[in-house]
Parts: sequence; C-alpha cells; structure tokens
Amino acid sequence: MLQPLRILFRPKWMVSRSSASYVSRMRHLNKIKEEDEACRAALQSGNIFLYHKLAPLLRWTDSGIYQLPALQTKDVEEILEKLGGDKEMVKESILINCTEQNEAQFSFDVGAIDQAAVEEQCRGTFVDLRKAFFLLRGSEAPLVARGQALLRWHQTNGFCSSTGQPTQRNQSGSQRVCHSSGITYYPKMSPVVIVLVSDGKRCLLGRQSTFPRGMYSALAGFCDIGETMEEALRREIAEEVGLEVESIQYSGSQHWPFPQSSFMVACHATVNPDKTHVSVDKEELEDARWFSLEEVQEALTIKVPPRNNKGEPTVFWVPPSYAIANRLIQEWANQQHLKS
Ligand SMILES: NC(=O)C1=CN([C@@H]2O[C@H](COP(=O)(O)OP(=O)(O)OC[C@H]3O[C@@H](n4cnc5c(N)ncnc54)[C@H](OP(=O)(O)O)[C@@H]3O)[C@@H](O)[C@H]2O)C=CC1
Ligand SMILES: [Mg+2]
Repeated sequence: MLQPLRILFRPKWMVSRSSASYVSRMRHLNKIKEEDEACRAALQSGNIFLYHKLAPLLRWTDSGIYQLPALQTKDVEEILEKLGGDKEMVKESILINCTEQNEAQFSFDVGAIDQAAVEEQCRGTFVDLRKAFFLLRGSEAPLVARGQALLRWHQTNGFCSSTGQPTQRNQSGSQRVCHSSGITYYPKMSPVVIVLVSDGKRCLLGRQSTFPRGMYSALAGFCDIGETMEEALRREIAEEVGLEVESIQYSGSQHWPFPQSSFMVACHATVNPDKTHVSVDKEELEDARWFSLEEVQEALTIKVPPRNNKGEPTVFWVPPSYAIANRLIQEWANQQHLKS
C-alpha cells in the first residue's frame, strides 16, 4: 500500500525570508515576465550572465573561488560594439530571476562573437555547464542552469510545430507565440522520478554504461504521459530491477539541465526485506545492486575519486552533492545512522 507523500525537510526558502519581501519580489518578477515595457526597463538596470554557445562565463576571484560575473547592460553593449557585434543584440537577453534587491537577472548568449575575445574583455572563461556545477557555490549553480535551459529552449523552439512558421518571443523570453496559428509555447521540463530504494538495511543503487566508471546512483526514469508520480516510480523500479515497491516518501525536487531540462522528483521507497532479488534490465542498466551503510558512508566521503593511469576512477563513488541523487543517499545514510 502506498503511503501519502510526506515532506521530509523544510527548504531554506520556506523559513529564511519574510513573507512580505518574498511576495513583493515575486510580484515584481511576474510583472517583468509578463509586461514587455517593464521588462525593457528592468534590463537597463539588470544583471546579465553571459554564455558562449550555452557555456556560462565564470570568473576566478581574489577570494579564491569561481563566481558568475554579473554584467551591466551597458557593459555588454560596449563589449558587443568593440568586438564587431550589434549592441542591439543585448535586447535578446532572457529573464531568469531577480535578486533580493529586486534587480532583474538575465542570460545572454554571445555565441556569434569570438569566444577568446569576449573572455579577455570580461576577465573570465566560458566553461561547460557540468564543470560549472562543480566550480560554483550555493544558489549560483541552479541559477546558471536555469539561464542555460532557457537559452537552449529559445534556440530550439524558433518554429511552430503546427504551421512551421517562425515563432516570436515576448521581451522576457517566458513564452513564444506563432502569430499564424495563435499557439503559445512555454519553456518545458520533462518530469522524472528518482528513487532510493531500501530494504530496511541496505540501499539499491544502479549504473548506466555511460556513467563514469565506479559511479552508482539512485534509479531514475521519465514519467509516461498520464501517469502519476507514484505510478511512474513503481513502474520504473519494476522495469529496471524487477522489484515491487511497498511505500514511498517524497524528499524534494530539482531542475536538472542535462541533457535537456528535466524536473526531478526525488523519493525514498521501501521493498519487502524478503523480496529483494534484483533482476537487472540490461537494456537500461549495466548493473544494480544492494549496498550496505558502511559502503555508502565511505562513498559519500569521496569528493574526487582516485583514478588509474587511464584516468578512470578506481573505487565505488556516488554523484556529487549538486545532484539530488546525492541528497537522497545522504538522507538514507543519516536515517540508518539514527536507527543504529
Ligand atoms: N540529478 C540527479 O541526481 C540525477 C539525474 N538523472 C537524470 O534523470 C533522467 C532520467 O534518467 P534515466 O534513467 O536516463 O531515464 P529512463 O530510465 O526513463 O531511461 C531513459 C530512456 O528514456 C528515453 N527518454 C529520453 N528522454 C525522454 C523524455 N523526455 N521522455 C520520455 N522518455 C525519454 C530514452 O530514450 P532514447 O533511447 O531516445 O535515449 C531512454 O530510453 C536523465 O536525464 C538523467 O540525467 C539521473 C540520475 C541522477
Ligand atoms: Mg532509468
């Protein structure tokens, strides 16, 4: 019997901000998202994060960390003019969010301009998004992922799937419209369930052949159309490892930009401790097996796995802390620790 969902934690945003400032910020953000004129005005005083062919610009700071440099609109215009671009291009910036001080934040791809020249002007480096996730701290990683996801969506949704005609974006980039059919398109994410299965003493982790060597993760799968999250979770576990899930607890969610935008819904689940035989669907997974608390605790301490002379990791390790899989594994280890 499936248990009702239970929230296991209170995210920081639920407790750390006063409701008045949060409400006014969200209303401000919604206004610039919806109203072209308000968005144009916000861009004049906003912050812009640069990307080059979807790779975000990072800057090494004096304090010894990488940061996401926030440029002003006039700075970006200057760079564009200096490097032979059209300064009007900055108007193509996409609204991502706004700061606590109500300053709008935008992403802008300078892929048409020479990469090295922009890097020199900005005193930064364009890096692959996966690497950026490792290098950035706190809220900067989800912000840069959101900026990239929106840029990618606009770059791949320029035409109406009904009429084949070009679609036009609004100023903020929150939607695209086909004026011929009247269809409005919104940026989308594919829902995915990710689940850490436990038999009470051990947890089940799997790996795909494309994962780096030695890395095992919680099992995941895309929701089919018309399915509830619980149905998708039970189906995926049955398909991938031949087990029947008994109870489900919701843990949290995450936007995952790789390879396209997924909406990861993370849960814990249990199986009957007498029915733990794993039969792996080799089409989906290279391996899946039960791990003890000791093995998992050891893996959680590994930040960068040791590698052999071919550069391949030599030990069992789990996804890094920015992945919601890591949080599920950490939560399970903490719960087991409390039980013992
Ligand atoms: N943040 C985290 O901690 C983690 C995130 N993930 C992410 O979860 C996602 C799903 O995990 P995965 O195990 O691969 O999923 P599945 O078990 O569903 O297997 C992938 C299959 O789904 C198909 N597929 C790809 N995109 C979609 C879509 N949008 N809707 C429906 N089916 C689709 C693929 O087909 P095809 O043959 O065309 O490729 C492939 O056959 C991945 O994007 C992965 O990166 C996974 C683990 C950890
Ligand atoms: Mg899967």
